[in-house]
Amino acid sequence: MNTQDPDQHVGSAHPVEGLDLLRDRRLELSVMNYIGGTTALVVTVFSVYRFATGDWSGGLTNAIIVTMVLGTILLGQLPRFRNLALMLFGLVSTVSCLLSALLVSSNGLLWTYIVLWINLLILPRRLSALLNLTVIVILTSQDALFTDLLHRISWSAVAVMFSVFGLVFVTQLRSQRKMLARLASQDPLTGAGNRRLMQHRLETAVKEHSRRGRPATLVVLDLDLFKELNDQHGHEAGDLALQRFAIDVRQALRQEDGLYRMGGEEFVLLLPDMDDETASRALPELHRRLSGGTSSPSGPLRFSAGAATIRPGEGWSRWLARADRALYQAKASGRDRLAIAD
Ligand SMILES: Nc1nc2c(ncn2[C@@H]2O[C@H](COP(=O)(O)OP(=O)(O)OP(=O)(O)O)[C@@H](O)[C@H]2O)c(=O)[nH]1
Repeated sequence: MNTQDPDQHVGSAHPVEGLDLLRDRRLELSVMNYIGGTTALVVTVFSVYRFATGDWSGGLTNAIIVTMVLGTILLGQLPRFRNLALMLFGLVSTVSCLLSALLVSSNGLLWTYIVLWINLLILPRRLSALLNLTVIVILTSQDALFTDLLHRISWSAVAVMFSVFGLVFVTQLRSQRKMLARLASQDPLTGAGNRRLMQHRLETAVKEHSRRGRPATLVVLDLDLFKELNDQHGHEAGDLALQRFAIDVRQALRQEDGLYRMGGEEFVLLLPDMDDETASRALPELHRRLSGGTSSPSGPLRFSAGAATIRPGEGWSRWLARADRALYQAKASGRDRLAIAD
């Protein structure tokens, strides 16, 4: 059992960064912002030059491209529209590249490499492959863009190779990012979320409660007399019991519930949408079902638990400290029981 003062959690709220690195599309957005911003700047210079030299259609095409690129970058700054903005940015870049190669100058072919790369980095793989193939097919079929057959063949071969290598690179990059996100948020022994992820989810639950009044309950679970299991049957048997316990608890939870390992033989459940009334009805039943439900060499694993439903104005650390104090009561009053904080 955790013998530290439960109030130690208070004030230790360091914001957790980087856990949603896949969902918040940070990499894709920075590609859009930096490449899009630079492109808008460069194309603006071309546009001004073309207007100044009397090339009205070229200048206008460039101005339209700049407007579309800046529009999608601005849209991407609104969290709700991030995915839409990324899709639009891929389409805008593709259409702009085609417009510039077909209407403005054959030098537009040079932009293709940037656009093929943008598509691979910011769009879903299949869509980016499809768009890139479309660009390559359309441009390869344009006689005006190439000096001779060899030029045409070598340009399209390089563009295809560029797309294929890019696709391989992006696939590797995405799988490594996924692995990194998992390593940063998962307890390696039990597969439960780690303490860092727990803090992140508790902070989110607190925000949801203060913005929308959405209730949530957290439960701190601590296995009883776990030391005896380790001492009598060894650390490996203890590890196996922890793994089995985590599997059994996860199976009893809803999809939206969270299971985190605080450390040692202590776990936290985060149960969204559970208010006081539901907690006092459902949690004793959950405790009855789970405590003693996992077998181990020293008999069924039993646990004590402390629960607390979030209160208005409460931060995550105070909320957790209340549940931890309830756990102390449960331990102090004989173990294998649940206490719910007021
Ligand atoms: N096998 C294994 N044991 C662990 C792990 N982490 C912590 N422990 C053990 O868990 C035990 C916790 O012991 P205590 O804090 O005394 O708690 P307890 O024996 O469960 O007693 P109460 O909590 O008072 O019921 C210690 O023996 C730790 O070594 C782990 O990852 N694997």
